[in-house]
Formats: sequence, C-alpha cells, structure tokens
Amino acid sequence: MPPFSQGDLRPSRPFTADEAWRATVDRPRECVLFFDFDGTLAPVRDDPTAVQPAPKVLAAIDALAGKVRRVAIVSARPVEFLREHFAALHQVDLYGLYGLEHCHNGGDTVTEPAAVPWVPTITKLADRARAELPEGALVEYKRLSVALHYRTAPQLAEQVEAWGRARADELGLKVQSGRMVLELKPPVDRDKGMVIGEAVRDVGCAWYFGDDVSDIKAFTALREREAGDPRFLGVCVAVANPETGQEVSTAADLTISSPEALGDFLTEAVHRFQ
Ligand SMILES: O=P(O)(O)OC[C@H]1O[C@H](O[C@H]2O[C@H](CO)[C@@H](O)[C@H](O)[C@H]2O)[C@H](O)[C@@H](O)[C@@H]1O
Repeated sequence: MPPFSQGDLRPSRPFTADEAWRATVDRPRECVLFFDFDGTLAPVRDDPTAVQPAPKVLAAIDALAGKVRRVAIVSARPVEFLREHFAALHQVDLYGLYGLEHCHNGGDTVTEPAAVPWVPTITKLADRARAELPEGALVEYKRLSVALHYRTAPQLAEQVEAWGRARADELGLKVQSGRMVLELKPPVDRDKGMVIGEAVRDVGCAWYFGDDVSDIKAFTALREREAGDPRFLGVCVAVANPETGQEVSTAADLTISSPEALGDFLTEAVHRFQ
C-alpha cells in the first residue's frame, strides 16, 4: 500500500513519524501542535510542585511555534502554573484546568464563567480533604479543582478514590481519574476533547501529544475531525509510562518512550521545517 493517500495530504494508517512529519511540513501554516504537560513535556515527580519540562522541550517548542500556525499547551494545571513554566515562550497558547481557563499569546487569563461560582465549594473541599484523608495522601488545590494524589502512598489508592467519589456525589462535582490521582472539578462541560474539537475546526492538520487517560478525549476529537474531512490530518502521539501508558498508546498513532525522548523528537522535527 502506498504510504500516502488523499492527494499526498494524509498518510495512510498505520503511519510512521517520518510520514506524518512529511505530510505536516508540506502545509505548516495549516498545522497546530498541542501538548499535554505532566508526563508528556515534564517527567513525573512525587511532588507536583517540583516538576520541570524535560531538557530540550522548551527550545524545541519555541522553535516549532515559529514554523507552524499555532502551538498550545492543554493541561489540568492552572494557567498561572503553566505561565511560570513557559514564561520564556510568547507564541504559545495555554489551556488550563481542562479548558476551564485559557490564555492566548501571553494575554489575560480567561475563566469559564459557569465555573466561577464553584470556587467556594472547591476551596472548602480542599480543606476537608486535608483534614479527613489519611497521612500520605497529597491534596493539590487549584482554585477550580482539587487533585487527590496517592503516588507516594499507593496503598491508599482505594481509600482516596472512595472518599473523592463520595464527595463528588455529595457536592455534584465531576471526577477525572489520572496517574495515581483523582481529580474533582465543577460540573461544567469542559474537557480536553472539547478544547481540541473547537480549536481544530478551521485548521488542516493537528498533532496532540499526551500520556494520560484525559488525553484520549483529545485523540478522539482529532479522529472525529478527520472523519468529517478527508483532507484533515490528526496525529495522536502517546508518551509511554507504566500506569496509563498501555491504554493511551493503544489509542494513539505513535508512541514516544518518555518526556526526555519527546525533547529529542521535537528537536529533530524542527529541522524538517527548514
Ligand atoms: O493534564 P496534565 O498537565 O497532564 O495534568 C495532569 C495532572 O498532572 C499532575 O499530576 C501528575 O504529575 C505529578 C507530578 O509529576 C505526579 O506527582 C502525579 O502523580 C501525576 O498524577 C498534577 O499535579 C495534577 O494536578 C494534574 O491533574
């Protein structure tokens, strides 16, 4: 079977990274690159406040932002956290808290209005989690969501999950599972799939790089966009990990072994545009 179809615009699946980049560099100004943060651009750490992007990642993203139509980070972290980590990059859009917040080109942070009334509920929930969850569970307060972590105490997984799900039922919140974490957030219709579905409506090509189950919704949004437009190319890239890696990789077109390897992969990609 020839590697390309649709007038050489879209490689046939399964495709290699080389084939996907060739189809991308043919029309760079139609293409958008989306990146999840934790576990994708930044290696996982026990302490969520201690993470940093892997070597080469920032320089490569900065260079790619000058080559393609748009680069965006799509994360469960607050936009303010992302700003600190991408402060050196001015051409990157930031979607935080699964799209409840966003910021374009270093502008103001915009919060989804329907989520704002939930701040007091989330704040009280974080206090209650700190008081009621056993030692070893880590409570991360993010203004519009609370992440209940058990990475350093995996034996607490069941207890933390049960406590979190009970509080979600009680308070009418949504839950999102992740890598050794359960997150509670307002019942507002925003997730990574919705962010990507809206962002790719008027582009011809998009890549999404992610490592966690919430990123599969973004992959699905690219698949749906492709199904409706034979010219559109959506490239779904998983970053491997021992927790959610198998599930994410199965849903992806390509798999990269680690955030560090992604830094190399993106650095190499920059040269393809020259
Ligand atoms: O959408 P993301 O940018 O991937 O954010 C997902 C969650 O990432 C963080 O938690 C994860 O990374 C931590 C630091 O490496 C790690 O300790 C934890 O076990 C992982 O689940 C972040 O702390 C969460 O708020 C995000 O929901």
